[in-house]
Amino acid sequence: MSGASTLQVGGPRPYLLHVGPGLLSDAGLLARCLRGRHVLVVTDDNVAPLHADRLVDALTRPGLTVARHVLPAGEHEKTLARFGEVLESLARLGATRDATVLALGGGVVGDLAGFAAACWMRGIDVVQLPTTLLAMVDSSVGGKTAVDLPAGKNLAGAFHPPAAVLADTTILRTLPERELRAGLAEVVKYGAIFDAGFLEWLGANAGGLLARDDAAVTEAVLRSCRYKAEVVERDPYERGERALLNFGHTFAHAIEAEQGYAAAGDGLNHGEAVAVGMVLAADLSTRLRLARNEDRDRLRALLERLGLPTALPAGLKPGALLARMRLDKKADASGLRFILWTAPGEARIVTAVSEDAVLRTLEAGAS
Ligand SMILES: NC(=O)c1ccc[n+]([C@@H]2O[C@H](COP(=O)([O-])OP(=O)(O)OC[C@H]3O[C@@H](n4cnc5c(N)ncnc54)[C@H](O)[C@@H]3O)[C@@H](O)[C@H]2O)c1
Ligand SMILES: O=C(O)C(=O)C[C@@H](O)[C@H](O)[C@H](O)COP(=O)(O)O
Ligand SMILES: [Zn+2]
Repeated sequence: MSGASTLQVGGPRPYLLHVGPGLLSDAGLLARCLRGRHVLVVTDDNVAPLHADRLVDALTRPGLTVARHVLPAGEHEKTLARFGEVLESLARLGATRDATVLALGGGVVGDLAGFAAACWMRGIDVVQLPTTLLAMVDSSVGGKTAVDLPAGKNLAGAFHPPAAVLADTTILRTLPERELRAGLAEVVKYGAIFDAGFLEWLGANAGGLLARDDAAVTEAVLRSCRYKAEVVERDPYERGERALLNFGHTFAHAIEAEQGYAAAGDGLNHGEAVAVGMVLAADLSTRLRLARNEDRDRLRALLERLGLPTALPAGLKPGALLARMRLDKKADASGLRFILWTAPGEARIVTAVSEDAVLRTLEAGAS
């Protein structure tokens, strides 16, 4: 394999992240990621016709049975029902405990297939093969797996770290423009919470990233994976600092659920909701005198430069969004917990956040 970089995510069960061109055709690397005789490739109906044959060809060898499970694409399909269908496919395959699920897709496929792997026979290997920028920089790393419920995002899930992650950067060539931008929202998140210098780098390289310049995109993926790997290694089960990765997500998840997970085709996707959510979280931070207005405005300007939305979509009711937030996974007996912004590159977890301040932020957020 040429031109690939490898990072390790440490912890109780360390694994490697490989990032580089052509990895999905690397039969040797793929073979090293497998243990038993059964492989289930879980993918979606946009990715399958573009990339699944190449992967299955590279996997083919005597004694290995490879089956495919193709999900309908979209956040609104990240459901318990679709999760159950993946388990049925594992049963039809006769998957034993040493079987491997290969999650070939964006974060929806990765989260759902990872959750199925976590549950089949109480846990089999999943190898994450991310095909979106968002999945490469975020969802394929760290072991959070889940499905959405009508009541809220990712409410049923498990921590199930992958056995390996293979991010084949050439696969991003077929990614729609809107999805590329969505991935950049999570990239901006790392700069916002961990590294002011990375925010500057993103501003300087916005054009190259949007033009899919290989060097710029690969650097963004590697730097993002390093930030995530470091925090996940220290706090794999989100007992503490890992929650910083949720910057913008309390608002984002409420928006996504309230929009019915974009089932009608007109809602924000996850990355877009995170962009709006980060601006709202920064604004809430200024109202609570933690962050400066100029910094919030610069964050908003960077997101807009990357073609991301920064205002609440019309028609969403602040009271309904606030009610959604009470079921956020960070909330506890003291009330709402938010990741608030203190300065570029710095954030903190704040408990018992005033609902009144959140409501005022939401009311101002539509403009
Ligand atoms: N587990 C985690 O830590 C974590 C982190 C961030 C996000 N997430 C989850 O990830 C999900 C969002 O992931 P996403 O943004 O990748 O969305 P997605 O999986 O819905 O993919 C976006 C769209 O791009 C298509 N697509 C994917 N790869 C393609 C390719 N190479 N070429 C052409 N089309 C392609 C998909 O079919 C889909 O239509 C959300 O459910 C979010 O909650 C999880
Ligand atoms: O890995 C994490 O931890 C994150 O919070 C990453 C987020 O970008 C991601 O959207 C995650 O799925 C949110 O997790 P949740 O626990 O709030 O459902
Ligand atoms: Zn996210």
